[in-house]
Amino acid sequence: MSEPPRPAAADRPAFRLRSAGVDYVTPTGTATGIRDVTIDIPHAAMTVLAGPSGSGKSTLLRVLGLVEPLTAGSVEFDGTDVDRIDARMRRTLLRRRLGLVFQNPVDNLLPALSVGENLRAAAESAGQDCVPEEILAELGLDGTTSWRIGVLSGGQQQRLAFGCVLARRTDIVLADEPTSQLDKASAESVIAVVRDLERRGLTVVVTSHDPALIAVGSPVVRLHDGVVETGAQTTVAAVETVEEVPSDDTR
Ligand SMILES: Nc1ncnc2c1ncn2[C@@H]1O[C@H](COP(=O)(O)OP(=O)(O)OP(=O)(O)O)[C@@H](O)[C@H]1O
Repeated sequence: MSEPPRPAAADRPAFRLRSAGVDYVTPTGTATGIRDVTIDIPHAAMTVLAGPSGSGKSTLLRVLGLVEPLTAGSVEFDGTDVDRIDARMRRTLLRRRLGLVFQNPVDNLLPALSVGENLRAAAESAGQDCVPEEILAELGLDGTTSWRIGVLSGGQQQRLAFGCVLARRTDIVLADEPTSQLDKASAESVIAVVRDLERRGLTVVVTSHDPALIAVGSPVVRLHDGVVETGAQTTVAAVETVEEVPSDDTR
């Protein structure tokens, strides 16, 4: 399988957030999603966004997925201020650069299609082609090409969801609590697949409160009440100073 596209400059972060905030307006007032988040998220690494329920992990992941606008601060994607990315470019980036994996395995797949057809459909959606058997072998799902989605276990479905990202050949993978619905053994098999994506040089960002997944993340960004905790966490990419960097075009 050929490698996914590489970012133009691996020496700059995939995402650069400065004093980033998201507030939600609710009938009972304003709720904070994230607040004053200043971090760099590196390319070719597995960043884990960790924290208790309601700490802002999913909000932050949606910001990185270009689907949640900031209400304060700024976010750059590959050196370009996301505010300057128009709707057309956003769609292109979502199709070609960003692969999303949701918490619930079935939300990631088309149940009416077979395993192989899911991979082909994913590839086509990004203008790619793929050999399903090659991807399935890499996922430990050999021999399942013609299987229906419903006969796969939750862990197999979630591995296939990451396989769809491989089929699309995006270079960035954003996954929201990918092991939270799985038993321990299935979660381990999914973690192995996620680590393999990182070894291939993909940029992986996952939210999780699964200690097994957090243990293999670097950096780990710990959130609490929407704020990045500084100090105790492993190799947190929180940044102390904000330097001005000229933006250029995102591919
Ligand atoms: N669409 C929304 N409207 C209003 N408030 C929201 C919305 N989405 C998130 N929030 C609030 O923002 C805060 C952060 O939520 P978020 O879902 O990002 O946290 P989380 O760490 O991902 O939680 P969980 O692990 O339970 O998914 C919470 O207080 C939540 O209630």
